[in-house]
Amino acid sequence: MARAFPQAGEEVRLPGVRLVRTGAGYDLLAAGVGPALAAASTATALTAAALDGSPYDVVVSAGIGGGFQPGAPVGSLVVADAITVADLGAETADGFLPVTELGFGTVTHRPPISLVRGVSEATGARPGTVLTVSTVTGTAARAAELRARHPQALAEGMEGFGVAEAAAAHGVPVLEIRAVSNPVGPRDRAAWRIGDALAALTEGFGKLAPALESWNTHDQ
Ligand SMILES: O=C(O)c1cccc(C(=O)CC[C@H]2O[C@@H](n3cnc4c(=O)[nH]cnc43)[C@H](O)[C@@H]2O)c1
Repeated sequence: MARAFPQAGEEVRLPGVRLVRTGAGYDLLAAGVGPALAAASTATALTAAALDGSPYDVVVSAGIGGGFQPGAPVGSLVVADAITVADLGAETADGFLPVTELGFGTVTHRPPISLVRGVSEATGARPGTVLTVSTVTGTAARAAELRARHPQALAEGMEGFGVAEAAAAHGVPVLEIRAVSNPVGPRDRAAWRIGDALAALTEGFGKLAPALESWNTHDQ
């Protein structure tokens, strides 16, 4: 992704976070793996910017992910119209209950739909729900369970909901983009195509800036 910003970047030192300020007006943050670290890293960057008097306009969570087949083939891009945490809740004898059905919390954040549409048109990313999981799906049974609970799901990753929670706490719009590196289903490391997915993500990022900038100017 950083390859999509060829201008030299300046490192900004923040506690526990590696942030690079590109010459193009975007900050790049390696947010770490999993929703908790991604939330903590994002919140650190958002808080530092707010205290500095220069809050962010938008947060983009990007990475590789699993794709639900046939909607999101390996190598394709997905942009989230819903960022949903799939495993935050309680297991019961009658099945999984999300925290919202227990009476508290949040399970979904919705990026601005005009931004999702603009990014989809600019990059070719397919719009759909992106699930956040703490455990990578590794069986057909779990994939089927997730699909039954989230029929609109196109992809799963491990960070989007954490990033979205931090962005929501700061009142900043959020976007999630996943490049599909593997199908969601039975674990098969030989089928992972991480290089292809990263290449697709870099190409998508090259087309993202104009979409973000035109949305900022016209659609907010
Ligand atoms: O070897 C495994 O089975 C395995 C277990 C846990 C994590 C991994 C990763 O390499 C994923 C880490 C990273 O990539 C994203 N990602 C990629 N594909 C998926 C997926 O099918 N489900 C969830 N996350 C995925 C994730 O966002 C992490 O950042 C491998």
